[in-house]
Amino acid sequence: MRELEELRKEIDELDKKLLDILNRRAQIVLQIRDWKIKNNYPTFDPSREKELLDRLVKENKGPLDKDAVIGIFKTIISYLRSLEKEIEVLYLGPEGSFTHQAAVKFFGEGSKFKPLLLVEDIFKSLEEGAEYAVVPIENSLEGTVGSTMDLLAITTKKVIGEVYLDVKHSLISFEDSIDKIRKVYSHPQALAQCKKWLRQNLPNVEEIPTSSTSFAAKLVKEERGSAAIASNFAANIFGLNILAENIQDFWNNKTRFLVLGREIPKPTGKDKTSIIFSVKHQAGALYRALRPLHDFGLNMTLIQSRPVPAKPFEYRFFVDFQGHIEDEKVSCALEKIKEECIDFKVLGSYPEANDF
Ligand SMILES: O=C(O)C(=O)C[C@]1(C(=O)O)C=C[C@@H](O)C=C1
Repeated sequence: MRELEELRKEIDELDKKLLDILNRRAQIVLQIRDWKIKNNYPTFDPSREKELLDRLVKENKGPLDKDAVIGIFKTIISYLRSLEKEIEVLYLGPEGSFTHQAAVKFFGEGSKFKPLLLVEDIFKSLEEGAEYAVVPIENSLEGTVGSTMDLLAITTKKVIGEVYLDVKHSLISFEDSIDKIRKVYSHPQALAQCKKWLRQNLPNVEEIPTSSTSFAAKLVKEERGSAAIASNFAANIFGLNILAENIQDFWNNKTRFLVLGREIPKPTGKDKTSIIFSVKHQAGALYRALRPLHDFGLNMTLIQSRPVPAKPFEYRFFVDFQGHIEDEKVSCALEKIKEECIDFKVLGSYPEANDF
């Protein structure tokens, strides 16, 4: 076996080469910046980033795994992207929330993030000029997020991406041992999702509901003898200890988030399209509106009705399906769908996330 000193020397040499390569990559990114300014092209190109990451995952020979390759390159791309222009991403806060985690997963650590406490405020800021935002849209246990859908119906911005996140809960605290915990703070949904674990491991603690899991994390930083149910991501942000991991009763708990921006990304060959429409109150109207998806062989991944405000018991429909508006099959299907609708809007076409 080789000695530590010798191995570290080799790492030092490789790091030097890596740094040199990264700076060469940065030089090219700066040239791309100049090209983009001249050609009025957006800095952030989610289709290109997806294509690049997918290719690297395919070419990877290990021992790094897929998540490591994606994580490392997302971070590199996001820091270099900020040399072109620093983009600001709004997310549903507070800091340390699952939406914050989803935003970092999509844009990479080198981006700038800003929390807002209401989905309404996020959409308002987008209309006032903010460029990007991440909002929750559906959870595998709780269903769709109505407030997000209602605001999507009226926004002028586009859906440019999607992110899936495993909702994994941890018990996190300033304390270093579970024996010292007398109070547990968290969002009522998280407390409910960890009921079995709490009953078995902390049967006599007081459970205190909070407005979010990340707010709970913030609170327990200041209070001895307390813990929060929140993510490891929140524990990192607030510098707390992780006393127990994966304490949720259900394993398959995932949340899907949408990324909003100004321009619909180019097709990647594996995309999704989101539309919203309403139909006449007539027998078969919804069937006729959806039939073109079947006729053109397009796979629907979500359908959800939402009440139309000010029109009691009238509904509009949110539909996601696989394909991009620039695909011929999709544009033909959309023309047919439109013919059957009172209102119709394309919310966006975007690279499909392939990690859920
Ligand atoms: O190819 C581009 O358009 C770039 O700006 C470069 C780059 C990258 O670092 O690879 C950075 C930002 C874009 O979102 C996509 C890719």
